[in-house]
Amino acid sequence: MENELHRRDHLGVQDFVLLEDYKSQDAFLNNLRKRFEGNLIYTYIGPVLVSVNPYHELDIYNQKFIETYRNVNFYELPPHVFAIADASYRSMRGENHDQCILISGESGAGKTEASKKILQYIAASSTHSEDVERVKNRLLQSNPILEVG
Ligand SMILES: Nc1ncnc2c1ncn2[C@@H]1O[C@H](COP(=O)(O)OP(=O)(O)OP(=O)(O)O)[C@@H](O)[C@H]1O
Repeated sequence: MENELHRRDHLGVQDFVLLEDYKSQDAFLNNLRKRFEGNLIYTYIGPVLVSVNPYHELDIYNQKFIETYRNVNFYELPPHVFAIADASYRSMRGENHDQCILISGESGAGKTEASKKILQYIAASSTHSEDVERVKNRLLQSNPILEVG
């Protein structure tokens, strides 16, 4: 799966900091467009994830993807919202400290969907004690509230 992902993610650069002309807005937009046209909606700027709303379903949020991104270092796989969720989840467990993922963008950009993917990832990755199940169900049930937010 890892190799398949790397093969699939071959358009432009996966991290804007790798752009030769990294100060140019045109170069930034060209990279974003090139990747988007190949259904590669995610690109990093260092530890920040840039996401473009595809406005159609992509088969990149299934169980296989969740397992591939689990416990893998941020930069070892192509950019994905699961990588952000995983890094945050591991920091929370490792440091025993609350974590925050800031999602920003204009209306319709895909913020709610992104937060749902993060909840989906965390729910699938957490262990199965009674307490965890209870919190997990609460988190998943918060989706309708996010929708009206
Ligand atoms: N990753 C994605 N894959 C497929 N479709 C998406 C994705 N992200 C967003 N969309 C589509 O775009 C629509 C709008 O996205 P979303 O509701 O997440 O935007 P938003 O940024 O939360 O908007 P608002 O600020 O107005 O609440 C979704 O209903 C969905 O159809």
